[in-house]
Order: sequence, then C-alpha cells, then structure tokens
Amino acid sequence: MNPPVALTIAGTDSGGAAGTAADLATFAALGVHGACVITAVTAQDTTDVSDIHPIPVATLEAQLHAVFDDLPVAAVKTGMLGSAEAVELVARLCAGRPLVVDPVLVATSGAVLGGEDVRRAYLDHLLPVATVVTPNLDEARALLGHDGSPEELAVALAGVRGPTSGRAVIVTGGDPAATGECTDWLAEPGKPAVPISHPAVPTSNDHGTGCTYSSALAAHLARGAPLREAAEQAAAYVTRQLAISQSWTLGRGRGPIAHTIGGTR
Ligand SMILES: Nc1ncnc2c1ncn2[C@@H]1O[C@H](COP(=O)(O)OP(=O)(O)O)[C@@H](O)[C@H]1O
Ligand SMILES: Cc1ncc(COP(=O)(O)OP(=O)(O)O)c(N)n1
Repeated sequence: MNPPVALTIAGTDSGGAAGTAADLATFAALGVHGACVITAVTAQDTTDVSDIHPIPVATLEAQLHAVFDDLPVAAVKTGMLGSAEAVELVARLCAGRPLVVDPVLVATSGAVLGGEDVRRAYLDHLLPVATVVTPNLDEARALLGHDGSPEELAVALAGVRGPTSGRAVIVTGGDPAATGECTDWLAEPGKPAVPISHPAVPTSNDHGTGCTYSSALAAHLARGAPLREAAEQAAAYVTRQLAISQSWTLGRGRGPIAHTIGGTR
C-alpha cells in the first residue's frame, strides 16, 4: 500500500536540527513519504545562523510544480519561507490544500529568519489560506502586534483577517518552568479554545522543536487524523524525541532535538 505523502516547504539547517532536516526525519518516523521544497540554505549550528542564501523565487516555483504535478500530496507544511515573495507564491500555489503554516520569523538563537515584510505577507496572504497555523508565543505576539495569554493569542489569531472558516491556530509552548507541563492552545473557529497539555522535558537540547512539532502535525493530518488528535499526537512525538536528546551534549549551544528513533545504539 502506498504511504501518505506530505510536503515540507522550508529552509535547510546545516546542523541537522531544524528546517528540512527535522521535517523529513519526522515524516519518515511517522510513516509518511516526505517531499521537500527548499526555500533557503542556511549556515547554522547549535549557537547561531551565520549565513542565509535564499533560493530564487522562480526555482521555488519550479520545485512546487514538480511536486504537485506528480505526487498525491495529502498535507503541506511550511517552515522558513524567508521573503514576502516566497510567502505570496506559496499562498497562491497551496491554497485549497491541507496546509500547516509554521510562521517562522526568529530562531531560538535570536537570528531573524523573516523580517517585517515577511510578517505582513503571512497576515495578508498565507494565514487566510492555512488550515492550521502553529506560532510559538513570540511568533503569535509578533503576528498580532500585541501581548496576551496563549489562549487569548490563539483565539485572536484564529479570527484575524480574511475568511476564518477552516483556519485553526495552535499557540505552542506555554511556560514549562512554572508547571512542569507544556500547554499548547488550540483555537478552532466557532469552538472554545482547548488546552493540550503534556509533560515538560527539562532540557536545553531543543533546537528544531518547533519544526518537528509542525511536521508531526502535518504527518498525522496526512494520515487522516482529525486536527485535535493530530495536535495531541504531535505534542506526544515532540516529548518523546526531547526525552531522547535530553542527555546529549551535541554542539556548543542548544543541542538538536533527537531525530533518531529509539535513542543511541
Ligand atoms: N521542554 C519541553 N518539553 C516538552 N515539550 C516541549 C518542550 N518545549 C517545547 N515543547 C513542545 O514542543 C512543541 C513546539 O513548541 P515550541 O517550543 O513553542 O516551538 P518553537 O521551537 O517554535 O519555539 C509544542 O508542542 C511544545 O509544547
Ligand atoms: C532553516 C530553519 N528553519 C526554521 C528554524 C526555526 O526552528 P524552530 O524549530 O522553530 O526553532 P529553533 O530551532 O530555533 O528552536 C531554524 N532555526 N532554521
């Protein structure tokens, strides 16, 4: 039987923690064939992003046509898009598909992966055609331009601009230090927001966590799970992988979340 197909549209991470490295490993671990459209090549390690080479928009468009013309893509996930032009193109070519948008603006290291024009393009073009948007707390605040509780931010973002029907928001993260739990808030149009809580893993080896979460969400949607179940499964996957990388000392900074299955051998 054919596996479901998911597509990641994202940048590379030379350190193998975030971006397409995280996405393809996660798709494979969850039994989904991963197609991969590259938006940018980054020189990146566990401490910093030292260089970004954007892929020309024409090459981005050619990659998208190559995938969509040939493969039965069941879900798409977007990561770092890098420019407003790339955001607009992806919105145009992915509208109408099951679409997970991880609005990547800043890496944990502080490196800017999308400026003000990218933020605006997300709001004007990509959010209106998304099935579900997965900002962390900082990204939710940046997109909305104001603060609030994670629950309030999720509800506000689900209602901002354009048609809201079908667009859900999951604000990820919460405050693990305070409770020993991570709580993601899922807001779906027309429903009360719900918390999705799971145990917090005490680790600084979390580089690539957001990418891993959004690609796990896309993989479960590609496998046919309803949104809430997919969100619960994605959080459980991230928790398992963080538990594996907890004891690692890879790199000088925030080490990669595990993309191995079953730990070291
Ligand atoms: N220390 C942790 N232990 C368990 N889950 C975590 C931890 N940190 C983040 N998560 C989970 O990982 C997913 C991605 O969240 P987040 O860390 O906010 O992404 P990002 O890397 O974009 O900041 C969410 O489900 C969040 O609850
Ligand atoms: C190429 C690339 N894409 C996305 C990110 C951001 O990764 P994310 O998992 O959201 O967060 P951190 O890895 O920064 O914790 C990235 N760094 N590089």
